[in-house]
Amino acid sequence: MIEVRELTKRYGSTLAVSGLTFDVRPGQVTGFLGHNGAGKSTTMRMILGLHAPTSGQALINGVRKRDLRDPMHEVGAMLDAAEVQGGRSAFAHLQALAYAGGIGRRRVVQVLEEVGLAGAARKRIAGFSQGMRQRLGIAAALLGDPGVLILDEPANGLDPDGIRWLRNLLRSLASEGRTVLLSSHLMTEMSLTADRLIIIGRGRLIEDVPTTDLLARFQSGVLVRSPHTARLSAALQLAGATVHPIQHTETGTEPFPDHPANTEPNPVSAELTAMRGHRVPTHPTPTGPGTRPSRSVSAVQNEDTARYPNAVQNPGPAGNAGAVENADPVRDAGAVQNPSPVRGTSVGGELLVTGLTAAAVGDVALASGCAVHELVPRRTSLEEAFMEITQ
Ligand SMILES: Nc1ncnc2c1ncn2[C@@H]1O[C@H](COP(=O)(O)OP(=O)(O)OP(=O)(O)O)[C@@H](O)[C@H]1O
Repeated sequence: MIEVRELTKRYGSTLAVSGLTFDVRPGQVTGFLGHNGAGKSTTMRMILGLHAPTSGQALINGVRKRDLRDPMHEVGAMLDAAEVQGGRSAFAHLQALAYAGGIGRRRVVQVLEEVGLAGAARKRIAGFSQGMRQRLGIAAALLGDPGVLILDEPANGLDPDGIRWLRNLLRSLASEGRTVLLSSHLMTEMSLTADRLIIIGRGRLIEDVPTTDLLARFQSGVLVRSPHTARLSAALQLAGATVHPIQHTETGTEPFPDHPANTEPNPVSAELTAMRGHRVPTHPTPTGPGTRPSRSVSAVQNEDTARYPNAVQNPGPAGNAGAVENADPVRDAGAVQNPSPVRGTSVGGELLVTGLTAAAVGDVALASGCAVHELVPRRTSLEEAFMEITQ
């Protein structure tokens, strides 16, 4: 267990850490996130007794690091994997650390195997890749079989296999009841590895939250691909959703709010006008800072009236509510009215829909007779959530 209480560190005029309070609990992997210079390393150094706090305190298992009775068995750390003597072999390096901590040679062999360096044990560290140095740093942290692990950017320089290995190692160490604190800039990896996140900005605590809760808070809607985006977009808005057509860019996809599908009069507006009397079952998604609130159907109706004045003033046969209530959505489907130019080929566009669940989007598509080629709940990445929180 790590307890950080009102921890503050000043370097001259720089306030690196300011009144930071959080716990790092056993049995979990806790991710420590923050932009460059946010104060993560300074905090870790203070927890490890390497830098003295200006005020406040950091405790490991209830005491300051320097007061631990058997520090190597209680806490293991890796702060900078480059801080090793290149002239030594991996084995000699770990052996020297083990000797200082009263740890036997057998454990050195064990940790070398655990981190995948057994084959390179006798090689000089100077010839190690960055990934191998990281593994060596992790081996050193594990040497005393400690109950608390503190790792600063342990995934740096690891290849994808190495990153997966590290994730499994950290998760298994936590499942044994150990306390694991790690910092990383690899957000996807952090979201897969960490049970809990502590996010800081300019030395202050921004979030201390379970990873799943944070991601759920920023859940960002449903991606739907359809050959009838204009009609589907309007139907979804009538059902209370907020809809952004997606444009594909060289770097990926992004919402494109000014796309004509959202601004041009809809050719099937009369049909949509009629749908106002045809309630579509909806399952609103939870709202939060990462989601737009659902608009009420009546609000959308008013907006739609403004957007499609002709449809309201001169309703066609389909504009009669009774006619639509009796309408067969499949018979009247746009797929039939506007068949795709190539059968079996996916045409049309994509919409990012917020304010409705994927099930509700599917129901709306069915009721409005719009074919759907793909329907995917879109989860906000940790990176997106992090950027929004720390802006
Ligand atoms: N020894 C030091 N002397 C003076 N200023 C320092 C010292 N160590 C850190 N700082 C400053 O304290 C602030 C926090 O730095 P720190 O290294 O803790 O951030 P970080 O979150 O670990 O950043 P990064 O992700 O880049 O490693 C920065 O403004 C940094 O320049």
